Amino acid sequence: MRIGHGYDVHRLVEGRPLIVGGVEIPYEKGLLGHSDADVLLHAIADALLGSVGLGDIGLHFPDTDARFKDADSSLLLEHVVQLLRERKYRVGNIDATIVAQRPKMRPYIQQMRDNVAKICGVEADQVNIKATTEEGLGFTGRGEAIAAHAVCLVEGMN
Ligand SMILES: Nc1ccn([C@@H]2O[C@H](COP(=O)(O)O)[C@@H](O)[C@H]2O)c(=O)n1
Ligand SMILES: C[C@@]1(CO)OP(=O)(O)OP(=O)(O)OC[C@H]1O
Repeated sequence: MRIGHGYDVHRLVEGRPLIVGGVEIPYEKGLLGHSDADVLLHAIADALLGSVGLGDIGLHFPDTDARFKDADSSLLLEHVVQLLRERKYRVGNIDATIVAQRPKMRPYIQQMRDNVAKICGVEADQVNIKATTEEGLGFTGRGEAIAAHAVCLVEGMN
């Protein structure tokens, strides 16, 4: 069994869709990035890569590579899960926190869990997703960005 940790931040800007955990959330701003900037899936991908000592998503999907321009982060996470499988590891559980002053994530959390579970090939109860504000403090509190933290356990398949 191994443990991994991931953290990501993307800036909120006008004129971009807001996609978090594979769910498009109606909001006046969206996350800026080379890909679809799905901050939650990026943090989860980094946690999984970290758990097996495979670096981070920037290493596997460089933001200088046109193939990843506006990429669907679900596909990036799918690729990461495949890398784990090739090394004979499967996801045990994932716990993640979205840090956002606004919008309210709660209505979309179950859909995010279902999406992540499906991509990782596990049950929804192996994926927990939470949201918190930072009480108006800092860059998330000012609504300038959304951050996400994730931890995971992966299990060896013998
Ligand atoms: N963007 C967010 C932030 C929070 N929530 C939910 O509200 C609860 C209270 O948040 P606090 O930051 O005041 O602790 C939190 O536990 C979440 O359930 C949310 O849905 N979306
Ligand atoms: C996913 C990638 C690749 O499109 O781009 P971004 O969407 O900018 O995301 P980030 O979390 O900054 O780092 C990984 C990148 O290489």
